[in-house]
Amino acid sequence: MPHFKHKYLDVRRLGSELLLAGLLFLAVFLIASELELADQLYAWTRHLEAYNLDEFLISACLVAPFYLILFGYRRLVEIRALVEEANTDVLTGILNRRRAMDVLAGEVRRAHRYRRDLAIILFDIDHFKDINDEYGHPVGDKVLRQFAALAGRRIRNLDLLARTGGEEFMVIATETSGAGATELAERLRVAIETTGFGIERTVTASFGVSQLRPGESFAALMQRADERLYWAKREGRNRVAGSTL
Ligand SMILES: Nc1nc2c(ncn2[C@@H]2O[C@H](COP(=O)(O)OP(=O)(O)OP(=O)(O)O)[C@@H](O)[C@H]2O)c(=O)[nH]1
Repeated sequence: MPHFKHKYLDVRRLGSELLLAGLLFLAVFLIASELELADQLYAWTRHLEAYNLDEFLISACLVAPFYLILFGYRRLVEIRALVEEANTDVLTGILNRRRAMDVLAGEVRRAHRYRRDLAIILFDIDHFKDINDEYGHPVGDKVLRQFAALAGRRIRNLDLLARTGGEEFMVIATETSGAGATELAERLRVAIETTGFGIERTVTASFGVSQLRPGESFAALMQRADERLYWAKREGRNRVAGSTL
């Protein structure tokens, strides 16, 4: 049987839950039949008519399925909120590293399977420690939030932005070549350099870009972008180490 697994709906799991419910129902049904529970219940309730026991039982039977549906729906909403929370970076509201790695692993598989371009950009705010030291942590946090919002506005809808570390971010650029991602990185670099972040100093960032090679693993793709990012840092920061390097 094909195993259809949606983000929130696992069909195999649902099947096993239904099977369990069915078996439980069968067991209770057989016991109830054997003990003639309906007759016994009827005989018992005849003694208690003054207490509206029939109505009580009928109401309970009517309410139970609706309540179960409501209960299930509320759990589903809660689970969705928890999944969302587990995937989101609290400070900036963009995807966190955990989710970004999941998405990237999936995109790498897809790119290999359909022979599509895939590139990533790793970027890191320059001398961020100095910003924290000079203006304090709350201002540093504000810069990080503004930085994430700025980058988010500059990428395509289909690209994905994540915060992968303290002051390190990543763009997963699907259907994009290394040259295209290098151009995007350069545009981001200029946008950051020319944006005021509400502090005296100019905020800049360094970038490392890599394009997926045939048969390459997700880890190798990340490592190449990381090495290029550190090359950009070593060479003086506020620069892009493109994927042709
Ligand atoms: N305000 C704030 N600071 C953070 C957060 N996460 C990490 N940092 C700070 O980011 C700074 C990173 O410093 P470094 O790794 O030395 O890097 P850098 O100063 O940016 O220097 P280069 O990357 O080499 O240009 C540290 O001071 C961390 O405390 C955060 O969520 N909020």
